[in-house]
Amino acid sequence: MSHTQDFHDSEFRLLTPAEMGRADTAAIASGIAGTVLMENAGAAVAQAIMSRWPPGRALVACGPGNNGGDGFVIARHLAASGWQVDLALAGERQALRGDAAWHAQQWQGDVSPLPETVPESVDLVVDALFGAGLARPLEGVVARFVESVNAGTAPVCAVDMPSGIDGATGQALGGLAVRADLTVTFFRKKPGHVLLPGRLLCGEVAVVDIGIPAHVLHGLSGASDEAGSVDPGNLVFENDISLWHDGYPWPSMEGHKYHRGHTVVIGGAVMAGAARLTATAAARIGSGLTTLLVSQGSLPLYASTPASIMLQGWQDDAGLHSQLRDPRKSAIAVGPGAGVQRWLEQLVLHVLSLRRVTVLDADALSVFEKTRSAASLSPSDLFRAIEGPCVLTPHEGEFARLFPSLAANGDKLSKTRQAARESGAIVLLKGADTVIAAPDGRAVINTNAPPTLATGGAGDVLTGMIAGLAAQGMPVFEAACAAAWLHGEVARAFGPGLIADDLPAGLPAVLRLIHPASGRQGMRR
Ligand SMILES: NC(=O)C1=CN([C@@H]2O[C@H](COP(=O)(O)OP(=O)(O)OC[C@H]3O[C@@H](n4cnc5c(N)ncnc54)[C@H](OP(=O)(O)O)[C@@H]3O)[C@@H](O)[C@H]2O)[C@H](O)CC1
Ligand SMILES: [K+]
Repeated sequence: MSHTQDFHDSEFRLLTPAEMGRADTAAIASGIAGTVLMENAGAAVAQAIMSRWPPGRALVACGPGNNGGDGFVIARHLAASGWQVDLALAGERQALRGDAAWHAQQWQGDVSPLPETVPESVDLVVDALFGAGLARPLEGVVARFVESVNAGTAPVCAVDMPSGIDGATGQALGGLAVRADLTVTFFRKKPGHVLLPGRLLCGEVAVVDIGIPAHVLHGLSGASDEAGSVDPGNLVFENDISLWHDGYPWPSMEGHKYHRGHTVVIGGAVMAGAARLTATAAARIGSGLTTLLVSQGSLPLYASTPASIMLQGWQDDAGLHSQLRDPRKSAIAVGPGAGVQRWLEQLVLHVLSLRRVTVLDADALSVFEKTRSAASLSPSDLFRAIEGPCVLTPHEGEFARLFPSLAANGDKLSKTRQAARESGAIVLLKGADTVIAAPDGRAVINTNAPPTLATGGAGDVLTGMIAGLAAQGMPVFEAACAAAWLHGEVARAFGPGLIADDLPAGLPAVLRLIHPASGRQGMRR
């Protein structure tokens, strides 16, 4: 994504509710009336409903704003197609404003007050209570209605966003939000559709075109300088092959193993399996050479390292430093299985001083925890040493140790972006909704990770995949995005029973599917 200009109108770009509002306004300024946008939105939701459920009795719950306005349009289209429609309004009809008021006038049916419980006979609930304008936790009758919806058996279609979910963060304000089977949103997904718990509460997400022209995206965020190149800041994407496919380091006929980089994985004297997984993953993803560097005394622990991986021991720091000095060793991964001890702090600072691609994971992160013994270094010592291409791959616990002030508050997207700005590194905060953020503000949210990835060693493999790609010259942000996506895709392809050792072995099959020779534009979901 080095040319974010090309990605401004990517279909995988995510818009915050505020940016969506600006897109709305820009569309209206370009001559599309707001009432037409609302008509298009409601008609598209009704269409999505009718393609999934047979006509029956629908309860359309409308809120006091434009989300509710969409509900009036949906009710009219469903009624016109033979559905029995009850429309319930949270608020007063005469309090409706603008486009919502206009579309409420087109509705010929009754308008009832929002009930506290969903009647038994309802076949489908349409949640048009709140969308982009949610400003606080659900309360009162609305809260009780939503609890009844969630406790009921009727399927639910949410309009734009399940009510209660903050579109910018995916958080359920006050812990209560609609659990939908289908969410139909407009123009582009929002972070709330891909971050947890929002993604889980959306059910299936359908993105529909309501007539907003793609060119409005160029004015939405990320200031453009006079040259027209776009500031990459604030651009957020759902991870997809299209974001990094062009720069993927496929082997070329004229290349040889040195062209394909050299990944060094520094192993510890404790859990040899972790570093072995990291090294195997780096080799599998295409690093031309992979070296596993361990202390002389712990060599026997690594006896079962695959033959294609060079295993080397070091006697002392001087020996280790001289092993690292060769500039052809293009990427260095430290942390998996290293053990949280003083030598690791100094080793990490030395590796960073080489300004090679550096991936720091696990113990290489925890060793800088502020609250460790007084003699230990602090996160700011680590961040000061980050001057070259560096990726930090914490899970939530390691993140909290490195960024204690950020971990406590803020949503996953904001805190990961802030951590990238503070550390100067690419930060990949792991989870079912892994967020990858760059210091310049770009961010990607990965959504293909299955729950089977919650298994020991999966993180070690991801570290090796990032280092292995970056060793081949892929820019570290794109390498982290590609590795996160491939990591999830391999796990999805493998299915239940996955252990970390299956991940490197599963890479070839997935790489075959996305290889340019496969003639496919990647694996469209
Ligand atoms: N291009 C598009 O995206 C289109 C979007 N449309 C739809 O418009 C909504 C956004 O509409 P908006 O009116 O801005 O906001 P909502 O309808 O989500 O909320 C309405 C008001 O409700 C109040 N509010 C917020 N939170 C709560 C709460 N927890 N309890 C009670 N009331 C709440 C708030 O007003 P206040 O003054 O009370 O704060 C909101 O303003 C978007 O989601 C789409 O569905 C267009 O219709 C089509 C194009
Ligand atoms: K809604």
